[in-house]
Amino acid sequence: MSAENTAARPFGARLAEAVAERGPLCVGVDPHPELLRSWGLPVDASGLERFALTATEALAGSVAVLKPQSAFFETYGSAGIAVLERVLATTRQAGALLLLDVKRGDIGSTMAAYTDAYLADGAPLAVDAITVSPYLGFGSLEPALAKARSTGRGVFVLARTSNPEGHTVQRARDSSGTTVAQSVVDAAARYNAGAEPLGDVGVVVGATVGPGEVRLDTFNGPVLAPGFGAQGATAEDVRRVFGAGLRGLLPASSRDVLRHGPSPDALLSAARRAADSLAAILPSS
Ligand SMILES: O=c1ccn([C@@H]2O[C@H](COP(=O)(O)O)[C@@H](O)[C@H]2O)c(=O)[nH]1
Repeated sequence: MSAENTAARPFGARLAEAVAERGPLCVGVDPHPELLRSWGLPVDASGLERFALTATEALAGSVAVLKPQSAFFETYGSAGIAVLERVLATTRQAGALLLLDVKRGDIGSTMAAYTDAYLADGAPLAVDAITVSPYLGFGSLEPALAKARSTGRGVFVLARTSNPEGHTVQRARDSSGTTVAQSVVDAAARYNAGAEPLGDVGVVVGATVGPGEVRLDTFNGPVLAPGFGAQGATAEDVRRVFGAGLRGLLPASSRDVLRHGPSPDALLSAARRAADSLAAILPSS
């Protein structure tokens, strides 16, 4: 499952396998300063390292996907990026897939450089998948989509985000009445056409959004659903928004698991409770 050695197997296939083995819960590693303080750690690079490695060591052997939030590592400059590299190495060894939440998006030529940073074999920050923003135009993501496909990696395109500020842009409609969010999902679906069991191009749709806002019934890629836990969405909400049988659904929770640290056992128990609440309500997961 290592992000260093993925060339032969498509991301969608590796993800489907990981979820079948470990369940759909994706846990985020978000070293918020408040969480560092609540764990009794200093808010500096040494505290970041203790926090991030404790969480990773506790969780990466159990969850299908671990999602470090790049922003909280970048805060500490090169020392923070060095910690992120250790998180990536530790996660690979423990067998979870790595989704780096980094929300990149730029003109095509710069997007190609981001692609080399995160989706190229041998790059220091190579991961299994990244989050990307389509708001410079879906076509500007082409370098990332092409590299992901050729190296067995994935991308998750922001479609309908979990935050309330996303409504105005993402629910805007074009002349045919299609929302921006739906047009992102439809563009991603075209890249996944014919892929089995899942394509490599995922979308991000928050677990906090209204049911039916985005049609996913014919979408055959992974769907990252942040907002489960600290942002208020429950397992019941996940079912209400996505239904019980959506293939490739990855409900994601960060703070609601991490607040149980620093005990590794308590972190693992919190992740298991979250996973059990989903399993009770999404029987096919
Ligand atoms: O629509 C989105 C896209 C990404 N996120 C990210 O997910 C986590 C959520 O953390 P919680 O502590 O579970 O609220 C965070 O890294 C966000 O940047 C999102 O929330 N919504």
